[in-house]
Amino acid sequence: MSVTFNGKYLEPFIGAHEYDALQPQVTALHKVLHEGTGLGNKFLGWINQPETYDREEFARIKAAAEKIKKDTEVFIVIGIGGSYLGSRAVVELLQSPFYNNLKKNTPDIYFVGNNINSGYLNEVLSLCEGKEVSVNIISKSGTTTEPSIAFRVFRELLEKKYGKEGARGRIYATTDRAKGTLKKLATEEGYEAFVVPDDIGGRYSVLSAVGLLPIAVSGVDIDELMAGAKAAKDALATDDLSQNDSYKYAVARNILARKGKDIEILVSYDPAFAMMNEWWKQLFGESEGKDGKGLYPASAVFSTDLHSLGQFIQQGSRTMFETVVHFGEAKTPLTIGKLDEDIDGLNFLAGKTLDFVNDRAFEGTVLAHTDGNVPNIVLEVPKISAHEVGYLIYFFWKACALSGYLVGINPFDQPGVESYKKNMFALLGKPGYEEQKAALEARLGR
Ligand SMILES: O=P(O)(O)OC[C@H]1O[C@H](O)[C@H](O)[C@@H](O)[C@@H]1O
Repeated sequence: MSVTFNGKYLEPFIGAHEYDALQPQVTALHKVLHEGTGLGNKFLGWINQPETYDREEFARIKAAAEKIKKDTEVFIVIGIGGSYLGSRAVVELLQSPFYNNLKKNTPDIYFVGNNINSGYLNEVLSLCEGKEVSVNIISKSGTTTEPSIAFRVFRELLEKKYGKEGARGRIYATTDRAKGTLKKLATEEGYEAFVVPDDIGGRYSVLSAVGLLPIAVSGVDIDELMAGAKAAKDALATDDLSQNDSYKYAVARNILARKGKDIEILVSYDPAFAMMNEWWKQLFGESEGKDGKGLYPASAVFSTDLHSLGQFIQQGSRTMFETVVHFGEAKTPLTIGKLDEDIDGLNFLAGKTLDFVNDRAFEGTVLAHTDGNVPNIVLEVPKISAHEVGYLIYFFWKACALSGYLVGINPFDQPGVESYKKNMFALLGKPGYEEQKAALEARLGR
């Protein structure tokens, strides 16, 4: 097993019999999930995806990535939510958060269309000056405002730079197989198109073309990523809690929620994991947070945040627990040197690696936070590799699905996201929203 559930530090908070008590529910809900009889059952394509994914499209993704690596210096990835977080998370974790600054033979990658800030977009535009640019527009619906606006801007840039025909060969559209504005445009313009499968929702789409094209462009081995997910699919196909660590994680967080915890903080000791935190927040937040229920997904990177949030976690309101993703092996170890004169008093660490120190910080923190009544789940991941990350992604997917069913909600929809959108469209004066506009303007005192 690649990702293992370490429940050692949970023992003061959860007794073994509490897991056993939930086994019958897990067995029943596992059946519901695998037989597709539960809520949101139109969106279960991810369960078998690591095995059944479209090989022909996978080969096209690799070919497109190779072309982009050859003819592109700046690759612009346009998308928001599930159409952006996963690919950025995997690139930053497996390559580097400094990916664009590395000396490398792959293009720089900028993620846009994930906000509506003009400063951000202007800065990325200026980074494209004098560079060979290609664009991947990613939207399952094809109608999301943020990426649509950014695509307008970059399409214009490409058409000005390369002409209409030249731009066509540099635009890649990842969207619905058959419907939606973006699909229509891609067909009309002749952009190379990749598919977001009908039965896979945005937050479960990182291992489809949505994530795979940008990830492949960054030089990550996508075969290994898929092989890791496949290993997880096979290992996590059982309902037996003693054999399925993904379900055990789901159950532990469910028990803690029933004991009054409201917040789960996903913790890593690697800053390269920061965007994985963000990906995980969408996965669990959008899946579980509905009908007045769900754990609020928060995140922290230690030891950085021990110097900001650490005080609150140790002694503030006792509403949270932590889930630490602990990697066993560092990507590139670094050893601490010895000074002739021990001016900083750190010679006792000479010859030790930074990871040795980081691991003692981890152990010390887990024990301190546990003493402070913050339960700690630890997920052990042997190392940072494409295989392990593929496994981890699937591990979280599966845990999230079971978790949602345990909470009694539909883990695969997100109706609440529409509320702000409707208001925004009305306030922007979108045709058809006239009545709402008047009501909202009155509430805003205009
Ligand atoms: O891929 P898209 O259709 O553009 O959607 C992008 C994102 O925005 C929506 O508002 C949903 O809440 C997310 O689940 C989705 O991942």
